[in-house]
Amino acid sequence: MNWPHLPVHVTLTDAIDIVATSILVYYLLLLIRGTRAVQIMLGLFALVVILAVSNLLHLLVLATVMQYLLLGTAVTLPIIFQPELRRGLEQLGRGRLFVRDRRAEDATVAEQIRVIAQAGFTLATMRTGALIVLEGQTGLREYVESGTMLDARLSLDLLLAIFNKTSPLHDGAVIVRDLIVEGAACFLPLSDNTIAVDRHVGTRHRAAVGLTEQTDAVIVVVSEETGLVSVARAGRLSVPIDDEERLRRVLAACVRPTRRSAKADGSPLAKLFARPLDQLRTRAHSPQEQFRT
Ligand SMILES: Nc1ncnc2c1ncn2[C@@H]1O[C@H](COP(=O)(O)OP(=O)(O)OP(=O)(O)O)[C@@H](O)[C@H]1O
Repeated sequence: MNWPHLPVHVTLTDAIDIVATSILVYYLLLLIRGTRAVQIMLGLFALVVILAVSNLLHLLVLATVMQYLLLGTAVTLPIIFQPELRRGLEQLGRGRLFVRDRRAEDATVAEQIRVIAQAGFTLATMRTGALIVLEGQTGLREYVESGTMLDARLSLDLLLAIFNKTSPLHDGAVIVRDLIVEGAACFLPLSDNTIAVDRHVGTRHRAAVGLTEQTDAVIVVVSEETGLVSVARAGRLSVPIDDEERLRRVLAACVRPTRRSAKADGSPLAKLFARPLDQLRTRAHSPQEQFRT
């Protein structure tokens, strides 16, 4: 068979070039997987497709507008992706972009979950409201900056001190990443969800739902009014969680979902997050049932 148009001189350098570029693209995709960057990339891709089509059909005005739009977007990209870029460069600097120490990561996640679950139920017993955000892949820098930046080692005592009603930092959310409390008294975006804005559900819970609608963060919410502990993720609020051990398991499943629990329907996690706000409201009105599932 004759292949007249195929390049015949593929050198070793070309092969290395292709493999290296593929690996780089793969790790860049891993870095943005599950973050808002994916939606932004899809939006950009749509703009490029429109530009290509308008060029193809010689739609001069549309093509010119799209070119300027893409140019403007390209200039703003470093600003939009500032948290992701920062994290990527940090990981590269620590040599962790390509080699990840899974065991150390798992230990950090487990310890973080243990402390947060313990704090959640201690605060619930004291009827002290709290919002504790576990940062995921999406950078939360803008939210940390809305409060007081701490950069302090996570501990039970620190969380109890922050949410103590006499503390100047108790109003707002605490944001935690890798066993570090990045900030306290942080302001989170309120949800526009029509169920969440129901007048029976207050702003603390709406703020938890709001942030998880926009990011992959997982949030523990302790209600001051009812002493109930719930978890918010992916724009949904769980039913109240009974005990510390269960909260630990729920958080572990939310932070590191297995393929089975990540499935939308049928998994225990999906059931926990089904029709959550109704149940929360019902429980808020029947205190004797608070700690029953
Ligand atoms: N956007 C927000 N970001 C962070 N924290 C918030 C936000 N809005 C409210 N809060 C916190 O929630 C508290 C008010 O809670 P509110 O009573 O309105 O809500 P709730 O969901 O009914 O909570 P609770 O059951 O604890 O009473 C505020 O004092 C503040 O600490």
